[in-house]
Amino acid sequence: MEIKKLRRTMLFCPATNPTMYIDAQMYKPDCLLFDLEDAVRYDEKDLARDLLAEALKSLSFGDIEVFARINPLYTEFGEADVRALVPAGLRRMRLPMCEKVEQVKELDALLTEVERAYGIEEGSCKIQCSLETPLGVWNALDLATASPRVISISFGAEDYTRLLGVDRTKDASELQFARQRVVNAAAIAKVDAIDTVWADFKDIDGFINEVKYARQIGFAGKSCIHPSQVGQVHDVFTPKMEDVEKSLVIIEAAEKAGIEKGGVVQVNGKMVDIPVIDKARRIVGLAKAAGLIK
Ligand SMILES: CC(C)(COP(=O)(O)OP(=O)(O)OC[C@H]1O[C@@H](n2cnc3c(N)ncnc32)[C@H](O)[C@@H]1OP(=O)(O)O)[C@@H](O)C(=O)NCCC(=O)NCCSC(=O)C[C@@](O)(CC(=O)O)C(=O)O
Ligand SMILES: [Mg+2]
Repeated sequence: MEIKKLRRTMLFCPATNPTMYIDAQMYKPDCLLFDLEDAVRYDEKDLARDLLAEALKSLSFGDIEVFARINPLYTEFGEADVRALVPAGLRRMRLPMCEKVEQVKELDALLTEVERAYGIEEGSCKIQCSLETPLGVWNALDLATASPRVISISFGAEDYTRLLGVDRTKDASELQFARQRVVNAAAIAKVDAIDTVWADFKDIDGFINEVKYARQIGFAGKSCIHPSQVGQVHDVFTPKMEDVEKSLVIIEAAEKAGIEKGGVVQVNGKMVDIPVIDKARRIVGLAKAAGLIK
């Protein structure tokens, strides 16, 4: 199975801080996520947008997939963000506080207009819906399938717990429903699900527990707020060599037995059938995308 793009890490960088976001490339996240929304003061929104537009025009980010978290279109800044950043080169945007299909369609239509005006390939600008309200989480599947531009959905626990009127706790039981709804919707829509940020970046054990849990239940990656989190997330989301080797053995055995389309064999005392073969292929695909094997 070919994994086209790893999104294990999305490192948030406030777009008002050029030094920080030039340096951010050194930490080699899979994705950089320049923030124009909550990390930017209200009176610096225009400045942040201008700085980011200049950076997009003048800097190269190599293999890193560049996203911007624009302001919602219902604010006075959202449309201006799109109109300035797409011509400057932005092709990926996170839409915060995303709750209704109409909001995705509104952004879709604006992107089409801007793409046409600037001769940019139609449909090349992609959307990540940020589900961080009870309604957004509830509508996860509708949002994930609202437009062919949607490539990913992300979960935002800080706003979600604020709106639920609860504390965000380390055992995270208050997030269980939302997380499972988000990963289930992403699996149906065949898009990536990205888990929420962990603000207490000095609590490494707590963070790693949460990252392991996110991977276990089906997230493809995690939003990060501090560079120290990038390597920690990559460690968890990159398959272990031992698992890659086991997967290669399974694939080889399946090919030898001719059971890729049905049938069953045993490998090292365990049953191997189509779901097991598919899972093995996914692990090998992830290992290849991460450069672990050729
Ligand atoms: C927390 C802090 C101020 C700490 O900085 P400090 O500088 O005090 O930390 P230090 O440890 O001293 O940094 C050591 C060195 O790393 C550099 N450095 C630090 N962070 C870096 C970085 N991110 N990128 C590149 N470089 C970085 C720094 O410049 C220094 O470089 P140098 O001086 O050269 O040594 C900083 O990290 C930061 O601003 N983070 C991003 C915050 C942000 O974007 N929040 C919004 C997104 S969440 C949200 O909105 C909730 C959500 O919406 C989420 C959702 O929906 O998903 C929801 O509802 O849940
Ligand atoms: Mg938020």
